[in-house]
Amino acid sequence: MTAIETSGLTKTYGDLVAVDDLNLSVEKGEVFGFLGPNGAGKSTTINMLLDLTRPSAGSATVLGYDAQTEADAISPRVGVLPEGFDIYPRLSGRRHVEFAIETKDADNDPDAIIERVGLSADDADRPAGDYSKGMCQRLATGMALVGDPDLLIMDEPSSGLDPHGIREMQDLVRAEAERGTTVFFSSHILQHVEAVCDRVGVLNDGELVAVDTIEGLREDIGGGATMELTLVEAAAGLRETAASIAGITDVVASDHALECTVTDPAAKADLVIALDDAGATIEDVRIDDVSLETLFTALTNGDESEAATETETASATASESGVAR
Ligand SMILES: Nc1ncnc2c1ncn2[C@@H]1O[C@H](COP(=O)(O)OP(=O)(O)OP(=O)(O)O)[C@@H](O)[C@H]1O
Repeated sequence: MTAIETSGLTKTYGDLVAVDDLNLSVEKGEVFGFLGPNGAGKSTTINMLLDLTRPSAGSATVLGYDAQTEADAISPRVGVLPEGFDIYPRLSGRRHVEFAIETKDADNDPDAIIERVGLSADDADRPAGDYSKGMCQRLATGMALVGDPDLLIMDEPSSGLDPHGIREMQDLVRAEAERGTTVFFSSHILQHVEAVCDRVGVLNDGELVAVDTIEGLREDIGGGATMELTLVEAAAGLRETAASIAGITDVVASDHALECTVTDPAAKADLVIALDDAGATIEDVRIDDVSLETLFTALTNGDESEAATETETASATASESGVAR
């Protein structure tokens, strides 16, 4: 069963097409990254899945239910980490979690949830109005986990988190996926998505421009990787050996270094084996994949320098459709 399925899902605001004919399929148990630059239409899509915004055209199912006509059947089974979570400043963190438990008629232990999202028992007793941004994000994550949802929808989950918090968030997403939860994870930060997602969909100007694994996207944009090998021997004598391997292109030999462009990931091991068979002694190997900034830029026609100035970066994955050109 698919956890999320959209068919021609479209949202317009006047002349602006925020989401344009979106056909997306997310499998049950998958961690799916939904990527795109600011204004791409990610939140609008999520809002339509949650029936917070009505589509202008098309339809969506969530956990097998129609997102608009059967929203009541969906909400108890979905945990949502919204973008810009509003707290009740005077209520403690624990009370927020208790409130979520009561609302969902769930039987979770609030303290276990609080511990799971990395808030201390003391913090849980403080008014949430005194929380830092990252603490608010942890609290919101805890509230999303209430009821052990089948689908976790997270809009920019790393927002406000420090590097330690980001790692904890990634561990939590993986643990949820192992439990069988489908995670739909929106972000414009490629690195975070790459760390946890099975596949990614990339949205640009409301259109889905790619669905694949990040590795698949790298291959599709033809970027390949660069592999640099340092040899004991002079590299020139081994250039032909390297160039003869399928999936290796553009071999440059200088002194004791061979620099090769790798278009097929399997060629990396083939290259090492072939050089070894040819009697070469490899001292060091360095592999540079296509940077995530380059990937994101290629997919969204963005400005690479702009992408690189993001504190972190974005990424994308997905299935059979690959990169749409
Ligand atoms: N209520 C609204 N009225 C008019 N335009 C809207 C409304 N909501 C969203 N939009 C527009 O729809 C487009 C998509 O916005 P959306 O918030 O979905 O993008 P996003 O990908 O989530 O961006 P971000 O990464 O910045 O959160 C934007 O151009 C936005 O200005």
